[in-house]
Amino acid sequence: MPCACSAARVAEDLDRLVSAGAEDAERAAEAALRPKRLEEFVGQRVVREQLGLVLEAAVARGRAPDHVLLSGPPGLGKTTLAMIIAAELGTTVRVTSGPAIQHAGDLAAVLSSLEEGEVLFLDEIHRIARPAEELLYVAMEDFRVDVVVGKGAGANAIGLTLPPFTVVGATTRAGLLPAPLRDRFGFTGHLEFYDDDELEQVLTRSARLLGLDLHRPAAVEIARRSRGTPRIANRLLRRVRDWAEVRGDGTLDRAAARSALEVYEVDELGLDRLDRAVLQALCVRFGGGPVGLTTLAVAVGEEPETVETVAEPFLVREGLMGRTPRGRVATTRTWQHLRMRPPENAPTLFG
Ligand SMILES: Nc1ncnc2c1ncn2[C@@H]1O[C@H](COP(=O)(O)OP(=O)(O)OP(=O)(O)O)[C@@H](O)[C@H]1O
Ligand SMILES: [Mg+2]
Repeated sequence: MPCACSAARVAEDLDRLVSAGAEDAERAAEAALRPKRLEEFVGQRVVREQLGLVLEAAVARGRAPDHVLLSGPPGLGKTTLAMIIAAELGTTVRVTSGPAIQHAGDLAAVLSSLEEGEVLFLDEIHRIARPAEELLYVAMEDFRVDVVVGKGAGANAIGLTLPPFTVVGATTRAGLLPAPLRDRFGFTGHLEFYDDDELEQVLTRSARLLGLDLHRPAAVEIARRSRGTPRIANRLLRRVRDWAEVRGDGTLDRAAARSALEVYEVDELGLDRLDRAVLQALCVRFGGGPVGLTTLAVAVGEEPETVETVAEPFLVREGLMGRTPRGRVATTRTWQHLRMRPPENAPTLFG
């Protein structure tokens, strides 16, 4: 159940909810590095500026801003921004997620307990159950919710007026949101992968907070292999620190970064195990494609959704995979990266 508490506390709670299975220490480390205010948030210039305006205008008017939808691949800062929105508005945030809301009643309970001006963070909003979705439309547009009181024949639906509040929805799959839901967000921010300079800034900031003397060439090396993702940059920084403390003399220089990244099998492009498995399957099992997403996912033992939201956006951005109407295909760059020769009949695409 959601709770009203400080943004930092809630961020930690949320981490516990959304990254079940990860080590506690990793989660705590991630929460500690979350920027708390918009000015600390690195990169995403467009979203930062537009969102900044929405928030400033709302504060000046003394009213809750429009509902905000944040979309983009994992680890780019959606949850972080949701917490920042509440902090900038000087309000509390309640956290819940699509999978946690399976019945309309779950959502009605959350909505009817909201206080004026609060932020309701709905993570993985694309996974909210259909009946709850309808209730959400009405609540977002008319600030009204019908709650059922009593049971069986004596049950009664009572219309409750809600105080003004702001929904911040986050999704890795904006395309799955039904149009009526998407339309109820007054502002939509799409987070893009970060470039190497921005990741270097993320790393420098994190190193400062952790009290580490991260040499610039080491930051450059880690940034380059972080898959355009701050979460990965911070994780690799911790792994490099581990290596430097255990195998090295504690110095965080380029040599330490390279050695550590080699131990953790992070390649020159920062591809991880799943990325590499997808590319291998695409080229070795399917001769470079075209192959359907589901078939490709089965070949690497993952859910199609995971391949589509976690691996594919980065691979496509890097020109390592192409999407065609007939399926996913390898590019010239894919074959080069795997150090393989494409078969004679392999589809030729940009690369
Ligand atoms: N713009 C940024 N500047 C600095 N650090 C960032 C930024 N964006 C993200 N981070 C760091 O990356 C971590 C992951 O970000 P966050 O949890 O907000 O991602 P997310 O988009 O919610 O991911 P998911 O889709 O998996 O929920 C944060 O703990 C934070 O430390
Ligand atoms: Mg998140």
